[in-house]
Amino acid sequence: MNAKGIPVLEIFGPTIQGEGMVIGQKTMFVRTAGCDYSCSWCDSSFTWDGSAKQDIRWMSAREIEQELDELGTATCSHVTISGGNPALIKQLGELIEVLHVRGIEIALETQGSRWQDWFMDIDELTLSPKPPSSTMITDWTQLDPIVEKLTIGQKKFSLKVVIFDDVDLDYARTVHRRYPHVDLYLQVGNHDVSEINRDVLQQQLMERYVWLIQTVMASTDFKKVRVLPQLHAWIWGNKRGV
Ligand SMILES: C[S@@+](CC[C@H](N)C(=O)[O-])C[C@H]1O[C@@H](n2cnc3c(N)ncnc32)[C@H](O)[C@@H]1O
Ligand SMILES: Nc1nc2[nH]cc(C(=O)O)c2c(=O)[nH]1
Ligand code: SF4
Ligand SMILES: [Mg+2]
Repeated sequence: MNAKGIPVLEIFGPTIQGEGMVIGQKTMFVRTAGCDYSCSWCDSSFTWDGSAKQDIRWMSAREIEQELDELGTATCSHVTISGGNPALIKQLGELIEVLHVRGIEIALETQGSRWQDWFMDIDELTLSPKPPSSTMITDWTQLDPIVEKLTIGQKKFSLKVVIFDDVDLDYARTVHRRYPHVDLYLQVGNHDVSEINRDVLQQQLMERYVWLIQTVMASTDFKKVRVLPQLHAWIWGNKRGV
């Protein structure tokens, strides 16, 4: 293993998985530092913009396991790894191994810009390619082989596209057309990641969710998709560690 270990910014939970294919799942989170993207609306920009640099802890798989034990492996058997982009970190393979030996299931969130061989060991992998509103450009030469390998390996994985506007929906159409066999989740974008009033945020998110539902229901391109909010943002607002 890399002598420096795994760069960790947050370990929290148990809480509910607020997004995507296992929404509602009781889980704990490990959030790694560092991202190869810089999405305009990133709700976890502290993982890559330098603002939490002093909080990064370089931890071994065993140290992370121990902290998860202190938090709740007695009451929770599921861990979600997010970031930043955890797919930048080769040494996460060891953590995945350590947790699996304990019978703990593992989900992972990544944008699909990089492959790691340990993707094949993830129980629920979410690929979240980024729409135009993020200002990021999808490198299909990276995403295509990732989807192909996961498909051939018969892994449980999904695509999740965050939607802010009609242009993002067009992008999601392209994704759906390119990978029609993969479960697609459309997720309401949170425009205001600095709003501190939960009720104000909830109202805005609800309006955007209604717009997204209505638009998708009327669309002939999205016959079999799931439309979801970020449940944790509804419940706790823009709060860290929930
Ligand atoms: C913070 S990212 C970390 C994992 C990885 N970098 C990625 O983007 O998939 C986790 C999830 O939050 C989503 N997300 C980030 N900012 C958001 C926002 N403002 N509104 C809705 N979803 C957001 C991302 O699209 C991704 O699906
Ligand atoms: N409860 C909860 N659910 C989540 N699903 C994805 C998250 C993330 O930031 O990756 C997240 C998060 O930060 N909290
Ligand atoms: S890829 Fe994920 S962590 Fe990176 S900037 Fe975009 S939303 Fe944030
Ligand atoms: Mg989040």
